[in-house]
Amino acid sequence: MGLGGGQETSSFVSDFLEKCGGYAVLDGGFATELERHGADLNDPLWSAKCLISSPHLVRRVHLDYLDAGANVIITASYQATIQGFEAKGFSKEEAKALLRKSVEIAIEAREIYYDKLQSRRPVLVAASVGSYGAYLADGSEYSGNYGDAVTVETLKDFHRERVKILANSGADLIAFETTPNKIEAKAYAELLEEEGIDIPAWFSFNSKDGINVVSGDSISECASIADSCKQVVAVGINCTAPRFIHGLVSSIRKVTSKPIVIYPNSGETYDGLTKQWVQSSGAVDEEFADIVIGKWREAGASLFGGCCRTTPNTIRAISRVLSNNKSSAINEDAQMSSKTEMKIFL
Ligand code: MET
Ligand SMILES: [Zn+2]
Repeated sequence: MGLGGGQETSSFVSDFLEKCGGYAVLDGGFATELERHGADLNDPLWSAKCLISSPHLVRRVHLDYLDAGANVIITASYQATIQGFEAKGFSKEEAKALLRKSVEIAIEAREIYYDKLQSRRPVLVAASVGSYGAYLADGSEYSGNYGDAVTVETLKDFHRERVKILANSGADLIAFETTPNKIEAKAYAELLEEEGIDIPAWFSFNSKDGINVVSGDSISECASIADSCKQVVAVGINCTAPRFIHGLVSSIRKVTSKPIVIYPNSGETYDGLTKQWVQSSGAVDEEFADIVIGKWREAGASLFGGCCRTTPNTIRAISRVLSNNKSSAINEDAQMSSKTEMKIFL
């Protein structure tokens, strides 16, 4: 879809949200859902490994999220990098083709989904770009600590070619996800500007204290960088425990009027060293969708989904509660069935 036909970047998301009825539903955890389908992602490429070994599974997970009600599906390119594919022995051309393939599969899933339906619910394909730390696969995507040798220039050089390819792949927008620090946000903003990228983007950050992004940089400063970049159409938080979301949305709202995108993880913590998800101490089961419509919407968020360890059930519940809420008060049945389907740790 992109910005063809002279559409202004500034109205891209507001037009989309209007078509969706005011609020949009994103997909849920992608890589962790591939794992639930049996994929072994213990690999530096993580979910991008499936672009090589099992594209049918990538398509399956996209379709599952579309069936669950997603208005935005995010591609399997989170940890797909030219550098990462080259390290596996692929040529540069093959690496670029794999990046394009991540978008092609998502577009194909949307076509399959549309073919099944009478009406065409709005669905955008967001090309995922994970951080430099995600490529390093050493836990720094959750510490944001790249060391002094890594500068904005280093990060721009690292991301440049991938971003250019994804921008010309047919995707509707670029999702810069799990951004752990300020310098990477700055690198993305400069890159979009320098390269004249003409599809919109969202910047999404992760936090482990509800106050700052994971590096300790302030969420306000990070969100302000996103706010100043004209290609950025939404700002938000992903892969962060649900209990931190409300405060972060409030902080973001103070520095930008752009739409806010929220897709927390299940509330468990990822241990980068053991590569395991660990349940947080003192965690309680709660009902995710209630929180979405209650606190987060009031605080100003308008796009909602899930990140790691959330599933199509999470998205089905969010979708049901939001659509009930669009027309009338939340109906009790939806609340009850959401409760039984959700398992989120607060
Ligand atoms: C570590 S966050 C991962 C985000 C990515 N879109 C996924 O769900 O796999
Ligand atoms: Zn995640």
